Amino acid sequence: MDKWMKLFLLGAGSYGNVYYAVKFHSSSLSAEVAAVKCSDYHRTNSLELEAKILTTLKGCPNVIQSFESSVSMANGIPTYNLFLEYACGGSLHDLIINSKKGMMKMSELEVGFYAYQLLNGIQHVHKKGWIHCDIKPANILVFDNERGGMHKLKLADFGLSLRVDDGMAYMTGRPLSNRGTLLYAPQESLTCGYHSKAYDIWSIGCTVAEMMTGSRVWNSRGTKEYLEWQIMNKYPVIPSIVSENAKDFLHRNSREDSQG
Ligand SMILES: Nc1ncnc2c1ncn2[C@@H]1O[C@H](COP(=O)(O)OP(=O)(O)OP(=O)(O)O)[C@@H](O)[C@H]1O
Repeated sequence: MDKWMKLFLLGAGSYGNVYYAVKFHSSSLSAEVAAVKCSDYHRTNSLELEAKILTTLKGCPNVIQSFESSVSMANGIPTYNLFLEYACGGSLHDLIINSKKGMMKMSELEVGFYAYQLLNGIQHVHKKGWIHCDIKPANILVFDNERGGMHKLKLADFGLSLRVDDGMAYMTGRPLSNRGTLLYAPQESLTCGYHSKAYDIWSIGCTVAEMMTGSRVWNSRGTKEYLEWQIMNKYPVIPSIVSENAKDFLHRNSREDSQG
């Protein structure tokens, strides 16, 4: 019986699907749960890279942990499986939407606790020589209530991450060649394809502002070209409703020399 069983679909990514899985232990009558990222064998590149990166990131409480990978057969097609700890609270994107629905904006205390966890996670990632390149609420997973109704957050989805040595950056030299999601990408990644640790700090700033206000920092209702123009030519508006400390945090995150 000690075998993983995929029970239901949690979602889909560009590489394949994510399932909720359980493994029953016949000897102890206990069960383990996991989220399994699966991909057809001919599309495994990004998942195998993610597995490799997660192996180097073990041990940080604010980075998703992987515990094994395997190849199984599904309808005669080999499938690559990456087993991750299961986030029972969904993503930070869900948490922001639910706070908005309940008309209960997150308190600054709560946002501060989450911001601390994101910075702790990214500091670990940067120390290990990686830039995440796609931090956004949908790529931050939510775990059980920690204290006072607040959650534990973990950085996830390292499929676009880049390896960079200390003080170095990855540069395409081409405009509009940023790696991650446009809404969370800094100006320099659009103007000349420059990706450094500051990329992730900017994305965390956008994420923290979104937690505070319930809205994204950019107006995303126009065309993609309009969004690109905004990012390259404007600074996000720092919300006036937040405390001076919070404003200071957001200003520091948007400085071009900010590092993890
Ligand atoms: N460890 C996990 N625990 C619970 N749910 C997860 C876990 N990992 C991913 N999911 C959920 O599975 C879905 C797909 O996640 P994933 O991050 O792989 O893809 P994506 O970010 O939507 O796409 P892409 O990776 O192509 O950008 C999302 O809804 C995500 O919240």
